[in-house]
Amino acid sequence: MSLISMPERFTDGEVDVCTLRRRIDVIDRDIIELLHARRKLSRQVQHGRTDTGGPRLVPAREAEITETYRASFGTAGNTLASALLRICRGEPDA
Ligand SMILES: C=C(O[C@@H]1C=C(C(=O)O)C=C[C@H]1O)C(=O)O
Repeated sequence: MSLISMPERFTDGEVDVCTLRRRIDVIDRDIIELLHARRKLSRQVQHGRTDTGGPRLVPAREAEITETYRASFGTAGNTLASALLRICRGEPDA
């Protein structure tokens, strides 16, 4: 069955899809909130370093973080870490 023809009220065991989607939406909002918190902390570290004459970014630390995500999610984890780090670096379109 294609996604387009899938009925909106199908159930997965006892729970209907609307309930599951509400839970997914809550998790997505939590993830976004955590990302804002992460970006704030990351910028504090970056500004602390540049204020004392250091580099804003530390590639070795970013590689560690990327590896953490890769270990959980494979190549999609690399992509996820890359997007996460772009957001936290405060790059123009992030
Ligand atoms: C926050 C830091 O600064 C930068 C941002 C990072 C991050 O968002 O995780 C990681 C490394 C640095 O490029 C840090 O060094 O920990």
